[in-house]
Amino acid sequence: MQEKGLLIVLSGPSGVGKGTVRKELFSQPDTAFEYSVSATTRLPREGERNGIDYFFKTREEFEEMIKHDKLLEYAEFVGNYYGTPVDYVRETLDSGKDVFLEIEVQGASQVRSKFPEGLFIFLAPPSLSELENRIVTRGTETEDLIRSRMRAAREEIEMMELYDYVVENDQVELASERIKAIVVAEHCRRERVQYRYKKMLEVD
Ligand SMILES: Nc1ncnc2c1ncn2[C@@H]1O[C@H](COP(=O)(O)OP(=O)(O)OP(=O)(O)O)[C@@H](O)[C@H]1O
Ligand SMILES: Nc1nc2c(ncn2[C@@H]2O[C@H](COP(=O)(O)O)[C@@H](O)[C@H]2O)c(=O)[nH]1
Repeated sequence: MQEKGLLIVLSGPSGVGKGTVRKELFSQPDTAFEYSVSATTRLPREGERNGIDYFFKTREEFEEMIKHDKLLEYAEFVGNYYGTPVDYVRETLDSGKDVFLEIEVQGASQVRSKFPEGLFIFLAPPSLSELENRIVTRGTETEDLIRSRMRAAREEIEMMELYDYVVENDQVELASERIKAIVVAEHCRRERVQYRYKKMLEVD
């Protein structure tokens, strides 16, 4: 039987650098995860493409997806819906490939209850002032939205203890290397456990 892939969830406050670190990870030739593109009702930012950065939906379309159980998880974050299309995740895991989700913390805790065997990594900022600096420098949010995202960040950071690992994003390349090392270690650990059980079953 085909071994299932590993579900890797990267979460953390808005502006910490999840997208930047994910792009760094995926730019490397030895990265073998599949990225799950989320659906959202937020408007595209300059340069964002439908189906690549997000599936951009109207509220009505998104609510239809909720109604028809098309989402593994979803959350309302600072006035917009965000969610993970479930079919892609299940089909890709079933084919034996690892899937990478980049989502906020409410969604990550929903995934935890459905996939407790997933690998949950919290990306943390070096400090709150650096977090604010990153959101401001990105230049995509109004002052009001920056305040809302910073308010949400305080609550999100309190949730970090629920994760398997916390990775500080002080430097993008270092954070990406740390995540890669965690995934490799986790594969080794899980395969060894499965191997032990297979051996035990062979003996019995
Ligand atoms: N290690 C880092 N040092 C300095 N700046 C960084 C670092 N990582 C990311 N940034 C910058 O911080 C800003 C926010 O990064 P990014 O958009 O990747 O965050 P995010 O967590 O994906 O945000 P959101 O959750 O809102 O989508 C960007 O301008 C990015 O270039
Ligand atoms: N619960 C989910 N959160 C998601 C998903 N896709 C992205 N996100 C997170 O939303 C915030 C805001 O994103 P932005 O692109 O508007 O800055 C950020 O923390 C994303 O990681 C998802 O499918 N589910």
